[in-house]
Amino acid sequence: MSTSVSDLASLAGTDSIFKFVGEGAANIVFEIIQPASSQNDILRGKLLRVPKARTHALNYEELQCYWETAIKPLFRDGELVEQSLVRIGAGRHVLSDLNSVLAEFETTRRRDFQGSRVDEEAEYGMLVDDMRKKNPDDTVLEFKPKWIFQSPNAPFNAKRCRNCAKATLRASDSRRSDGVVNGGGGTPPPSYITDSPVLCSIDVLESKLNHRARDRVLAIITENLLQPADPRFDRLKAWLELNHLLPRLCNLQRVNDDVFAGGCLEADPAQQHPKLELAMTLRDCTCFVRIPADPTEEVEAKLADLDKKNGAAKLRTWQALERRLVEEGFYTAPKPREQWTCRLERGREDHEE
Ligand SMILES: O=P(O)(O)O[C@@H]1[C@@H](OP(=O)(O)O)[C@H](OP(=O)(O)O)[C@H](O)[C@H](OP(=O)(O)O)[C@H]1OP(=O)(O)O
Ligand SMILES: Nc1ncnc2c1ncn2[C@@H]1O[C@H](COP(=O)(O)OP(=O)(O)OP(=O)(O)O)[C@@H](O)[C@H]1O
Repeated sequence: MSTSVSDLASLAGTDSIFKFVGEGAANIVFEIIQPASSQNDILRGKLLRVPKARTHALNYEELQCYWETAIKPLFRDGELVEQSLVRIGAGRHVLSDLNSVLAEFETTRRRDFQGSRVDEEAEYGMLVDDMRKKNPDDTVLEFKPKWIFQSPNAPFNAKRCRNCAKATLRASDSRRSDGVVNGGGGTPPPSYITDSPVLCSIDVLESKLNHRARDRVLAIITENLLQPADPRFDRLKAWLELNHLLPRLCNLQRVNDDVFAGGCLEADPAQQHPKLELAMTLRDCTCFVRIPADPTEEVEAKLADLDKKNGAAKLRTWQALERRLVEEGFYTAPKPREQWTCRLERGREDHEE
């Protein structure tokens, strides 16, 4: 692990302000806005990422060590959002300030994240490259290139990739709980996700060569916000066609699972499974794509959130989910009310290119 660790204790007594940027299940990201009079260079172009309290995630020292030794060597320079540890615990004032910021806009947070707080016992945070817009006219996209390579546990006659199968399962569960709450009738709640388009792995995999697959990926990652007439649309299209990052990630997701041992379903919970942990880490990252407003500047794409998975704590959950996908037929059986069909189910109809 890198030896010199910076310290946010220097922010004490300055008029620095923390601004909420985003959150996931295990981490929260803030911008530190420093007064012009006391700018700290280590924070330039960086955001502060901190752990949430009471998650099953590993501590930041372990995450950073893993990222440096197991993840970084798998990628080329510039393909990852850089991250470094920063000491944050001293005096605890930073952490309690962050929690005050969260408390201020509790109701606007994602419903299942409300009430979660920054871990006030944390000793370290991370400084990560700020992947937001550099200029107001830049466009930044964020998506999770999950399971680009099919699950090794999917049956040979699967009609859905892991992403489409999982989305179908979620929709089915949501419908079932809607049935319990509303007696099966009424307007679906806003969280009801049936029929929402899914980033289908097969489309991602084929978006380099196949224009229809590419168009579907574009529609999803831009959330239909970029129109084909927009010059940024073409630049993104060219990136999808030419990038090496997603194919590299796909290959890493493929080669790092215990494929020959039968994926997570065959893993013994009494043993350690470093390869499976690596594969699951690579399957749950975020891709940021920044399209600069200036057409002479290149599209920049980087992967973030490559945190080591806690296999010991999560293996049974992974297995339970995979078992449901297989045994309840989410990979294989068409569900009548789903509008969204996986590329596997539709077949390779658009292989004409
Ligand atoms: O199980 P999945 O495929 O739903 O992935 C989980 C993610 O759900 P998603 O489908 O991306 O919305 C989930 O994302 P959200 O919190 O739902 O945004 C987490 O990334 C979770 O990882 P961890 O528990 O924080 O280590 C992810 O769990 P892992 O399976 O990667 O451990
Ligand atoms: N480097 C970055 N630049 C800009 N925004 C970021 C950056 N890192 C994270 N974010 C924002 O913060 C959100 C949460 O961050 P992060 O992915 O680290 O949380 P997480 O708990 O690891 O998520 P997950 O539940 O998906 O594992 C992201 O979805 C994104 O909107």
